[in-house]
Amino acid sequence: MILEEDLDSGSKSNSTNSLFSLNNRDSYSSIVDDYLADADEEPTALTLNYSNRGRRFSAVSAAALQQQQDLQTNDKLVIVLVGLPASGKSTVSNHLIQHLGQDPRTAHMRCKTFNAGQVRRKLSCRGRPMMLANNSSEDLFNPKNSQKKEKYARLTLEHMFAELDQDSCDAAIFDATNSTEARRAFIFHQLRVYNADANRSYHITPVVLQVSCTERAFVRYNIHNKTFNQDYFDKPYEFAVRDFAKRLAHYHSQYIPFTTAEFNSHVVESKLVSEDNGLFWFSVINAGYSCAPNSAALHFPPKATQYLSSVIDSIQEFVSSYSGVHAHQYIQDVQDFAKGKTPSNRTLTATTPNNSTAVPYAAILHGIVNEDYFTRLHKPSFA
Ligand SMILES: Nc1ncnc2c1ncn2[C@@H]1O[C@H](COP(=O)(O)OP(=O)(O)O)[C@@H](O)[C@H]1O
Ligand SMILES: O=P(O)(O)OC[C@H]1O[C@@](CO)(OP(=O)(O)O)[C@@H](O)[C@@H]1O
Repeated sequence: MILEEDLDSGSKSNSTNSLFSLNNRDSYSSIVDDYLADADEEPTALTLNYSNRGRRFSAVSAAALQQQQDLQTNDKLVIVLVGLPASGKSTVSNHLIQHLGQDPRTAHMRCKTFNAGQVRRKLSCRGRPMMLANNSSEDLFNPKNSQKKEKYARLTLEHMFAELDQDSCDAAIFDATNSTEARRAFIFHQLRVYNADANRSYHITPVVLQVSCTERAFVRYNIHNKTFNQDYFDKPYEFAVRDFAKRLAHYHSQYIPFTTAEFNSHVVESKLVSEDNGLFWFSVINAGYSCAPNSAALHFPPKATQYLSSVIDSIQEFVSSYSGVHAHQYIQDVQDFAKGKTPSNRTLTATTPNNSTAVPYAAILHGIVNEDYFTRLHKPSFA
């Protein structure tokens, strides 16, 4: 069993050195094995249809055969999610995995999600209730206490690189907010270090998938659903909403969205310090309902394979068809929720801490995540 303190010795690094002890897997494995040991209620690495997705060599079509041959190249992908909590990152990336699984060009890919929140829950809560923040040093989400949160993210990243290096997956999704430029610089640096290492068997191409949600009805609905995750299993609904709203405000105060300027600077840096790794960027805004100029960019590496081009094409199709495929049901759910309907496995109401009378969820939520909350969210001092 490892203790939280063990993490302190496990991730001494900054954006200029190499974080990952891939050459020293023993120390890494003990930590990861420990948190994977009791992962049943909330898997730390999500694999959809994994058992059906090994590299199948019974080709059913010329396209599939071509893909299998191309797989003999050493391409792997890391999809770096970027976005505020409750913007829909996990949901959209699960949809992406489904899409890749259904596209004949990419159906053979083994995709895995590496979620920093799940690692945090395993290591910091260890089955105990999460401490509510209340400005204490326990508040991981207050930027002044961000060190611990960074360690969970780095540990998750380390796990992800090890799994890629061991050929356990072809595309890894790094599911964290990755909401600061410093964090993203760190991830891209680690990718360059990996790719530049002659002992590595694979070449990893980075893809940024930025997911944002500005529509207030969507944000409220998403926050409502977040209050049913493991962080709040023992908390009254109102407490959970207040805590999550505070978390979101902390993130807002430091969030720097990914932009064309940042994209270009990583491309330039990659060319300067190592072989050009390529870089791709896609965005899903308000479940695909909104578009923004300069919210995507493609930079193919000079030696891009047909396989890489097919995967990028498939992701591009996924993003452009997102609202058509997924948004209808989502909007329906948001509207039902606003009218007081919730899925049948949940009650319509919550009991507030100071009052045993049942109150509709939407009423509690609207009382906290109100118009004033949204207005203050955009003021840096609010948290
Ligand atoms: N595109 C979407 N389609 C359907 N539901 C969504 C979508 N985006 C968000 N949600 C809802 O909001 C909740 C929070 O989204 P989630 O994907 O966990 O956000 P994040 O990973 O950014 O924290 C989900 O559980 C889901 O109920
Ligand atoms: O380290 P960053 O990039 O903030 O991302 C990880 C954090 O994102 C969150 C945001 O709420 O993920 P999750 O929604 O999966 O629970 C936190 O739980 C988690 O600790």
